[in-house]
Amino acid sequence: MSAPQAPQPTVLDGIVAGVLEDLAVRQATISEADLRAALADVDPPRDPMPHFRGPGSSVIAEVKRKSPSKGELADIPDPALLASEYAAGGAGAISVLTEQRRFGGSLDDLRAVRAAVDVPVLRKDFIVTEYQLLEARAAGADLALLMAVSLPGARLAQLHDYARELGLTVLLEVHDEDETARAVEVGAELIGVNARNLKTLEVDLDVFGRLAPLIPDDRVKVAESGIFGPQDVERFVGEGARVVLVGEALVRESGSGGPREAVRRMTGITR
Ligand SMILES: O=P(O)(O)OC[C@@H](O)[C@@H](O)c1c[nH]c2ccccc12
Repeated sequence: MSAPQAPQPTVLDGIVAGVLEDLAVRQATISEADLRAALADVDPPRDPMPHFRGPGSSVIAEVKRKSPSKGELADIPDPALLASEYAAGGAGAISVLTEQRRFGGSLDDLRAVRAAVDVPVLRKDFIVTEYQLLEARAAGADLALLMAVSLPGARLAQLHDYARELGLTVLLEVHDEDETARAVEVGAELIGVNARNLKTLEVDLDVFGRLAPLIPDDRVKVAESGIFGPQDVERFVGEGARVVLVGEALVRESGSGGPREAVRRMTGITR
């Protein structure tokens, strides 16, 4: 008889393992008390919800250099400049990937972007500890991503509540029915459905339409990943999205008008 097989580690497991190693290094250098002290000097959080609840669709435009699924996407020597173009195009918020190993980002990118724009800024990372939320706010983040898949049981509510105490708006990301129910249950105001399965990296644009009806209409529904043009935005808005989160299509944009016009084309679409 063969022994039961241990489950294969997923792509996500690999990413989180690297994130935890890097986190341990930072924690050995900067104490939680230091971060708490830094909160006193940081700009107060900006609230993205009025814009997201306003008329027409909003875009969260992402600063993303590379990804495990696509490899190198764009150089982005000046993230603040790119974010300024996004904001000028009408982005409701800017997402900054701060994960270093697989996405090529950093908290320095986030600080630079936050100083350059007037719109709220999201820390997009693999957040599994309170320390990372403190770090996010101390660096100026207004929103933080939490992923239901990475936060089993009571951890989801614990981190969600802690983020709110810090004044952060949580973008709570889900990928299936069970995660959606958990997100609704913890009271998340902003729920993102990721079309990309982070365990396999496969994109399925039908996931939003399947999960959106399970999210009450008093929450703001966000469609994430695999959005390349206004026709994709139209589709998701038709299925109940108020906000779309776009990375690759915008960082690759080099046509006339660049990222600014690309954001503009995707903004304000109504049902
Ligand atoms: O580049 P895209 O396909 O437009 O996707 C953006 C965003 O949805 C994606 O970067 C993302 C969504 N959830 C995440 C969680 C971790 C890292 C990255 C992500």
